[in-house]
Amino acid sequence: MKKVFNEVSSLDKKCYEKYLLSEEILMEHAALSLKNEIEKKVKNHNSNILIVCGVGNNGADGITLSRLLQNRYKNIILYLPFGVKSNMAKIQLSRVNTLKIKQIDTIEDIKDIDLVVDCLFGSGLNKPLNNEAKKIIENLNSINAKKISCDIPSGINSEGYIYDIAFKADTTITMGALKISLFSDIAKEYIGKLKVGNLGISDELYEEKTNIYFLEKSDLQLPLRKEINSHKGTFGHACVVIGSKKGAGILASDAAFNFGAGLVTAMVHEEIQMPYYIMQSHNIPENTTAIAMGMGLGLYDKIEIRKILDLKIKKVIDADLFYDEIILDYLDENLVLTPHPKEFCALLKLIGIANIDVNDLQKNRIKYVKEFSNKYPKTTLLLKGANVLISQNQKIYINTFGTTSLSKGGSGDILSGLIVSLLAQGYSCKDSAINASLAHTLVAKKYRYNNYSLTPNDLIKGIKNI
Ligand SMILES: NC(=O)C1=CN([C@@H]2O[C@H](COP(=O)(O)OP(=O)(O)OC[C@H]3O[C@@H](n4cnc5c(N)ncnc54)[C@H](OP(=O)(O)O)[C@@H]3O)[C@@H](O)[C@H]2O)[C@@H](O)CC1
Ligand SMILES: Nc1ncnc2c1ncn2[C@@H]1O[C@H](COP(=O)(O)OP(=O)(O)O)[C@@H](O)[C@H]1O
Ligand SMILES: [K+]
Repeated sequence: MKKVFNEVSSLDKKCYEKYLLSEEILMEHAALSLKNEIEKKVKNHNSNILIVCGVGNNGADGITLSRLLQNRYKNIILYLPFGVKSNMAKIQLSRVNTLKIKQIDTIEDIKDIDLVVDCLFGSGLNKPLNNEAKKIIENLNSINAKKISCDIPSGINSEGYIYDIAFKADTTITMGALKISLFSDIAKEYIGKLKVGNLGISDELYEEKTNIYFLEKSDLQLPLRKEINSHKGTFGHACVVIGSKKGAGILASDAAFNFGAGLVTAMVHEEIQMPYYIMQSHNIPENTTAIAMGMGLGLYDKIEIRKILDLKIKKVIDADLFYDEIILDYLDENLVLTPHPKEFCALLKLIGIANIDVNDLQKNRIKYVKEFSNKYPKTTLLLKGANVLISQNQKIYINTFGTTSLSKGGSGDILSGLIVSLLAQGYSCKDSAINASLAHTLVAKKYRYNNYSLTPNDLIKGIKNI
C-alpha cells in the first residue's frame, strides 16, 4: 500500500524548511528520475529525444533533463513553445544555453522522433488550455514514439479533470509522491505506467499522514487455508439471493464457491439450473455467515427483502437496491455496498448528499466517496469504475489494476460473489472489499488472449490460479 496525497506543495515546503533542501536540489533529482527512466527505455545513443517544456517548473524539469541526457544521447531536441517564465526555468535555460543543445521553434518539420518527454504543464495547470497549447498536445499525441510525462500528463488538472485534451503517456514519472489527481477514471486513459520519482529524500521523511492509499499487488491476501483439521463449515456459508434475472446470482454463487466459501446456497423461489455444488433453498439457511443480495433482483417483495436485511449477518449489496430507500435503515458496519457510478448517483440522492449525474460524479469521484464515508463511516463502500475506490471509516483505498476487459455484463456479479465469499470466510467488510477487488482485477489483467473476449466464466477460471 502506498500513500496518496491531495497536494504535494506542503510536502515540498517541508523539504525546504525542515530538511534544508533547495528547489534546485529537488529539481535536479526530478530530472534525474526522468533520466533514469529514459535510459531504461531508450538504449540507442543515436535516438532522437524531443523534450517539450512549458513556462513553469514542469518545463524547468525538462530543461534540466536535457542537460543530464546530453552525455548519453547525441540528438536531444528542446522545444519551448511559450518561452520560460518561472525563475527556475530561466536559471536552467541559461545553463543549457551554454551547452550546444538543439532548440527548435516548431515541431512541424521534425521527423523520426523516438521519444517525446512531456514537460509542458505539471501541478501548476490552473486554467483551460488555449488553442495553441491544445494544438501542440494534439501534434505530440500523433507522433509515433515512446512517450513519458513529467509529474502528470499535461492537460490533467489537480482534480484529475481534463479540460479538452491531454498528453497521452506510456509512462508518467510523478515527482516525490502519488497525488490524487493521477487516479481519476478520466486520467487513467493518459497516465500509462505510473512511477514515483525520488526527490533525494526517503519516502518516510518526505511523506506525511494521509487517509488515501494506493493498493499494490502485494496487498492481496488470498483465503489460503491454514487449518489442516478442517471441514466445509470451517470456511463459512455464503448465501446468494437470486432475483428475477437469475444469471447474476448464478455467477455470484459460482464465484463465491470458487473463492473458497465452504458452502454456497442460492436462495431461490423455484428450483433453477445451477452447478451441482451450489445448494438451493427457499430461505436463508440458519448457518449462513454472509449474504449477497441485489444483483439481478428485478421485482421483489419488500417485506422479504427487509427480513433478510434485518438479519445480523454481513452482507454485500449490489444493483437494484441502491434505488430503494429501504437501504437507508441498514447503512452500518455489516454492509459492503458495490454500486457502479449510476447506482452511486442514485444512492447519493437517496441519502441526501447530492443530486448529480454520472458525468458530475466521474469528475469528482473522490469527493463524493469522502462525503459518503463521512456520513456513514461504518459502511464499506466500493465504487466501481476504471479505478475502483473503496472507503471505510474515512479512509479511501484505490485499486488501479482493473482493465477495459472487465467492461462486460456479469463482471460486477462475479465481484459480488468474491466479496460474499470472503465475508463468509470471516474477513472484515473492508478487507473483503479490498481483497475481492484486487483478485477480480488481477485476474482480468492476467487474462492472456486480448482485451475484448473476457467472460465471467474466464474470471471464475482465473480465480482458480491467481
Ligand atoms: N515544487 C517543487 O519543489 C518541485 C516541483 N517540480 C516541478 O514543478 C512543477 C510545478 O511547477 P509550477 O508550479 O511552476 O507549475 P507548471 O505546471 O510548470 O505550470 C505553471 C505555469 O504554467 C502556466 N499555466 C497554467 N495553466 C496554463 C494554461 N492552461 N495555459 C497556459 N499556461 C498555463 C502558469 O501560468 P500563470 O498561472 O503564471 O498565468 C504558470 O506560468 C511540478 O509539476 C514538477 O514538475 C519538481 O521539479 C520537483 C520539485
Ligand atoms: N474500463 C474498466 N477498467 C477497469 N475496470 C472496469 C472497467 N469497466 C468495468 N470495470 C469493472 O467491471 C465491473 C463491472 O460491474 P457492473 O457494472 O456492476 O457489471 P454487472 O452488473 O453487469 O455485473 C466493476 O467491478 C468495474 O470496476
Ligand atoms: K507534464
